[in-house]
Amino acid sequence: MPAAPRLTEPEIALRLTALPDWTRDGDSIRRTAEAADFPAAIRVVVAVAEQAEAMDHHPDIDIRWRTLHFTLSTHSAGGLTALDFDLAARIDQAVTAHG
Ligand SMILES: C[C@H](O)[C@H](O)[C@H]1CNC2=NC(N)=NC(=O)C2=N1
Repeated sequence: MPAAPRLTEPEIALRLTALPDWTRDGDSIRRTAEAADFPAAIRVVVAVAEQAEAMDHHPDIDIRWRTLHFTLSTHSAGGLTALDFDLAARIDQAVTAHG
């Protein structure tokens, strides 16, 4: 699969407006999600893992009891690509469905 191109600053700003739970952090975007309890947090992580494998695009995930921190960046591109925003939307869906 060819590498996804890095997005321009206007493209990043536009895509962020559609993802209100996500914030820019340099070459990455991140969000925090609080699940109902620890098992629910793990269910979110499992759902995200399935999506990430299907996309062959993987988040950094920090698990603290029922609080999850997701950080997305396209390492091969050295910055943000459409893949990060597509995965962010899928993470939002997983949080809504399982959190
Ligand atoms: C070979 C495989 O496609 C690459 O290693 C993929 C896997 N998952 C990835 N995930 C992320 N976030 N960035 C990458 O550059 C990346 N590369």
